[in-house]
Amino acid sequence: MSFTDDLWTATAELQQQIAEMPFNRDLAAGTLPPETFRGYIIQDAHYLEGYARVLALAAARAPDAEAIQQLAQSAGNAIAVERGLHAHYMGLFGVSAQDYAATGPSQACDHYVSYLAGRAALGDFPELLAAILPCFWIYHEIGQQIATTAAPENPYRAWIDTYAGEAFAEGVRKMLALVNRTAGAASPETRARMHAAFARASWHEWHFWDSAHHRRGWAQP
Ligand SMILES: Cc1ncc(CN)c(N)n1
Repeated sequence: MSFTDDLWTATAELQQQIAEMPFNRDLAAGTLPPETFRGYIIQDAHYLEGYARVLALAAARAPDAEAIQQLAQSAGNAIAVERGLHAHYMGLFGVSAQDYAATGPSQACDHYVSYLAGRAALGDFPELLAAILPCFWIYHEIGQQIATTAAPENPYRAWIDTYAGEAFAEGVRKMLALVNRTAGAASPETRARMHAAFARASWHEWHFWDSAHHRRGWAQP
């Protein structure tokens, strides 16, 4: 069993809860209210900007040229590929550049990006890498699960196809290999911190979807 298999097994209950979330269930059925997806996509664009910055920080801290290249390319892809998807849906749902600029990151979005940036500043490279992984891996798993049931005319087909698709799968495979290589050279203490970071970031994935489903921004006094 690989280290990443261990990470998944250790968080299996949470991963199952994520798969069963109303947001993902309704997206799969094509019944997710457009207003909910609209809010989600705005938050996701904010999130990906932060995530790309964290990937760039991870590239700067990577121990060898291969890892630097992989993480720097992933930072570029997070902007190019996924923001292309956002532009598609923002056009479809009538989100102008002004609407986007006027809607700041939600509490959940800010919390997730701040957590990752905190690991980039205060954690070591293996811990940071484990915190980065759920963003890749969970989306691919969810995308694949939804792709098996979603109808071809599902309005969220472009989202489903992006995350279930081969290009995204290739990025996930590379990230899993890098995490396994890194964990293989790490002490038991470091591997334990990698487990904690993976579990925490997986919770943030759950929280992000939960917040989008309830259309939460920031709690107000
Ligand atoms: C919150 C979140 N997590 C993951 C992904 C997939 N990169 C995403 N677009 N947004």
